[in-house]
Amino acid sequence: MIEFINVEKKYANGTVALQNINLTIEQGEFVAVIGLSGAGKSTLIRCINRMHDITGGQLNVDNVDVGKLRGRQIRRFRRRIGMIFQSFNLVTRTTVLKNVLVSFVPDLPFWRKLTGIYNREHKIKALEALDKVGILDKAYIRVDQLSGGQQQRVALARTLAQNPDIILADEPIASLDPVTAKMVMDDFKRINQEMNISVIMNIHHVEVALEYADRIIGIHKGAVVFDGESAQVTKEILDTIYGGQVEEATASLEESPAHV
Ligand SMILES: Nc1ncnc2c1ncn2[C@@H]1O[C@H](COP(=O)(O)OP(=O)(O)OP(=O)(O)O)[C@@H](O)[C@H]1O
Repeated sequence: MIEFINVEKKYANGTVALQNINLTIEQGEFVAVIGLSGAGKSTLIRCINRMHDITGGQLNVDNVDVGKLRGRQIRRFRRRIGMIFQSFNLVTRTTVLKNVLVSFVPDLPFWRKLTGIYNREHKIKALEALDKVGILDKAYIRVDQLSGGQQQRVALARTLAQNPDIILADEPIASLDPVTAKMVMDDFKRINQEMNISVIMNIHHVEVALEYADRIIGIHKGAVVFDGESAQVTKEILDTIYGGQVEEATASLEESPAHV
């Protein structure tokens, strides 16, 4: 369970990106965070795994005060939280399998870190993760030979291999064409439902958010202005979240250019 209690995030330059955030996200939820550019969506997601430190209030994950974690505790805590980015963050000049195996590096003894030698158990886990996202047959292909959608699936497999409780996804489909985006969203949904992994996703495509997420959190100028089931979201609610610029936000996936 993730709990935001009066959370505030003020950046060093004085920008208040989040204010008065109070949220509880139960294990296994699929949550989409929506709002205008600059609303605070990325900041909200990145506070959960301490990529950003909050400056007020408290953030708990499974009753642990995340702000109190130090050094090795943070690294151990982050092992339970997968992170998916718009830009995939893969090493493109090596194989798919090696990219997934990277997720085991923190578990390796020092000499194995240096030599990059993984044991059989790690390889089996990595191959299983690739199978879960339907790209087992690509295990020995170099990443730069894959499409964007396949690369995002490699990133998803790398995250799954670390056996997370939570996956944070920051604009995971922003660089993908509509058909590929749907396939990747199907992967997220399947992983969420079959493995009970919480998915918290920052997403620009409102229609996709409403179709896939069970719960929508709408952010406007750093504050939560809507929190409810996707089915409850009306045009008026979208107007509130997007400050009247809802047409721009709901422009169909087909029309929106893939910004790679
Ligand atoms: N490192 C930073 N230093 C200072 N201000 C920042 C920093 N990162 C973000 N901000 C500011 O905090 C606010 C929220 O930014 P954030 O990236 O969380 O918004 P967002 O809703 O994810 O936007 P987008 O959809 O464009 O990614 C914005 O005003 C942004 O300019």
